[in-house]
Amino acid sequence: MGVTPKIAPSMLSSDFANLASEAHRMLNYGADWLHMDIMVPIFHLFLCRHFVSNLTMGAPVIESLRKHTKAYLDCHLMVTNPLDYVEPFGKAGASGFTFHIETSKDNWKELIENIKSLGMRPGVAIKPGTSVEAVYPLVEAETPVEMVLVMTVEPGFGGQKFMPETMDKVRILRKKYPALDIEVDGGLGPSTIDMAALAGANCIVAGSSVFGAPEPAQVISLLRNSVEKAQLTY
Ligand SMILES: O=C(CO)[C@@H](O)[C@H](O)COP(=O)(O)O
Repeated sequence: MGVTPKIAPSMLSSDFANLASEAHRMLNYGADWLHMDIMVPIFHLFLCRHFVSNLTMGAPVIESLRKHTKAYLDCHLMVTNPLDYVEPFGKAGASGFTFHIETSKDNWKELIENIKSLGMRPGVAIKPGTSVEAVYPLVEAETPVEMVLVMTVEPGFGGQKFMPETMDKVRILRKKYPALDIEVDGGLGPSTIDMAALAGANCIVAGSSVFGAPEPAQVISLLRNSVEKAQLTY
C-alpha cells in the first residue's frame, strides 16, 4: 500500500475568530492536514438550486491562514462554479483543491489543468447520491486527479450522521486504484472510523468528533491507528 494515513480536522468546527491558533492546536495534536470547507450558496441554473445552503469562507481566509502556517490546506470547494475559484485559491496558498463532479461534468479537464498549473493538488468529490463511476475518467485521465473525496454526509454542515451506505464506493475505489488517496468526510469519529478504514479510506476528515472531544489528540491518534490497522488487511 503506497497511501499514507492523513488525518484532517475540519476547520468548519473550529472557533473561526481564532483560526490560526485553532490550526496550530490541531497540528500540535497530530493532524496531518487542515481541511477547509469552502461553501458559497450561489444559485446554479443547471442544478436549479444552490450546491449548499451554507456560507463559510473564501480565498481571503486561506490567504490569512497561510501567513501563520506552512501546513497542507486541504480545500474542499462546495460551490457551483469551482473554475472561478482556482486562481484566487492558488494565489492564496491552498495546497489541495477538491471540486465536485456534480458541478464540473463539462469542464473537469480544464479544472485539473488549472489547479495543477497553480501548484495545487487536484481532487474530485462525490456526493452520497452520485455513483462512483462518475469519477473513473478523472482518475484515469492523462492529467488525473490525485484524490477522490467520498462524501459520507450530504455536503453543507458539520455534525451530521455518517452514511454507511457510502462505503461501497470507497471499497470499489480502493480495489480499482490501490495507490489513490481516498478521502472520507462527514460523521467520522471513534464509532465510524473502522468502517471507513476497512473500506479503504486513508484521508480522514473529522470536525465535531475532534473539536468536540475533551482530548482531541486521542481522537486524532485513534483515527490514524484505525487506518494503519485496516491497511494491514488489504
Ligand atoms: O464538508 C463537510 C460538510 O459539508 C465536512 O467537512 C464537515 O465539516 C465535517 O464535519 P463532521 O461531520 O466531522 O462534524
